[in-house]
Amino acid sequence: MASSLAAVQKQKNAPSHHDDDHHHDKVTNKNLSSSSSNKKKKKEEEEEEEDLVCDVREMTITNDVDDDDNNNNNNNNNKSNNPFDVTTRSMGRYLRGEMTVEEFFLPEKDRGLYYLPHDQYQEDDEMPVFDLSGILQQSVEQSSNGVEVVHDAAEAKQKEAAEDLICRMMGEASRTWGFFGVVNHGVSLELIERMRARAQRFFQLPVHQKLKGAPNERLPLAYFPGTPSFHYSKCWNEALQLESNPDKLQLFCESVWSEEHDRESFRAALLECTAALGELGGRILVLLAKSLGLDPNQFKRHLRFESKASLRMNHYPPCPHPDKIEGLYAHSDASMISIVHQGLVGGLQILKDDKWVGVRPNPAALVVNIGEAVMMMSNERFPSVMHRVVANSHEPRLSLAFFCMPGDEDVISVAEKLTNESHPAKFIPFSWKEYIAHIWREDRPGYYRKKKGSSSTDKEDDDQGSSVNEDNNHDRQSLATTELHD
Ligand SMILES: O=C(O)CCC(=O)C(=O)O
Ligand SMILES: [Fe+2]
Repeated sequence: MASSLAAVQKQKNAPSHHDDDHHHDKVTNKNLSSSSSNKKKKKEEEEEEEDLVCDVREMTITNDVDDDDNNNNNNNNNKSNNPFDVTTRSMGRYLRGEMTVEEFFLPEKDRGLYYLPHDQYQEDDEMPVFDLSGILQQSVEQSSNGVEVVHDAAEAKQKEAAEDLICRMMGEASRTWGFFGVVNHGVSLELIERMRARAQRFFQLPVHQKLKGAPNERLPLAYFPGTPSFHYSKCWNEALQLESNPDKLQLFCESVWSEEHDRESFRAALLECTAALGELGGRILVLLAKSLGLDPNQFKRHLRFESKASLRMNHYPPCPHPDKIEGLYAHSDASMISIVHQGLVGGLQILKDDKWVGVRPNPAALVVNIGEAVMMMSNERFPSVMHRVVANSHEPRLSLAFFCMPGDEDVISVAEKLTNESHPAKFIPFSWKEYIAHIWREDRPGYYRKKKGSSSTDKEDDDQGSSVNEDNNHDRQSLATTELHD
């Protein structure tokens, strides 16, 4: 157990892979300005190389993969600090024959109990799943000013009672699990399937074509041929993460597909899907705020789903050694909440009471988890819980993860109502832009945490000139541990 937990502790301080994409954005602005013509030439050469890679790959693992790991300490083949230089990513290097499967292996000390097969569940301790049909009744309409109209008093009462119950249960699940499932959630299953089919079609493209949709300055979230940089993790994953911003989406589609038909079908599915998930996200944020006795809009008012929210499509090809290679490393999400569709293939696991618990796949369900922003706004009543994905050796896995994000300019602060003299605010207010800009900082939430018995934070100490040194990092590591196990 000790060694398995050591691995978990270590990974708690990792940036969320999702945020790391923002990290790419930041660093690239510095790095991209130079040598663009050399790069173009290099890129053309690499494209030819990628074509070759594709053939080799098809003989070995049936689907197109690439991965990243540009901070990789263990593999010194890394040549670039440019996070948009996707050629340094581990899966890509593997496909080019520059890296062996064995080099993806987790160190022996981090295995053992740490590994739980993707299809094992704990019957006596499963994540709670709620049926939302009672609160999304057909007879509830939107009036012209957007206010819900319920037809008769009895129905209204029934709906209110259903909502109260769901609200309490969601609050309880968020406190104890940081996760819950929802069914009859109002997001069309046909739409989810259509989105999955479009994503699958993208992942089946040849490597060089997918790379046309790699991130750049104008499109910081795009195709990541592997997981984000993370020096000790080489995950068996590639991902396409896109913001629900129509202009950026257009740019992505134009880069990848030449046919208008292909662009349009992908674009339409993504916009419809993010709108539907954004709407559901808003409803859930209202329920979560109510469950804490807060103004129903306390969390939802930060939701910018029409511009900032993003959908991450994760692809995990069959993995030859799922016990030795991570599908997706343990992380927490830098979102308000995340909404995940894992499809038919299991693999999502939640850290609960120091144990990994598998989430049973249910294609009709969506999995919701508390992100770091709500964790902090709730003064940690709701934890943002570590989770990971375990790949498997026989079938590919595709998941959709929708991140409900605050706006860049939004100030995130602990809800005042949740504080008093004996329960002071645990975090200082900060802007989301700042949070994302420092996304690589170890233990993000801990950085804004007030120190025990003092009104200052690591951040405030920093601002007064004491740099974030090794010792401070240790402080934050232990705080992170308390965060999750209190
Ligand atoms: O693949 C999954 O089921 C979960 C992915 C995830 O946790 C994420 O993208 O943040
Ligand atoms: Fe996640």
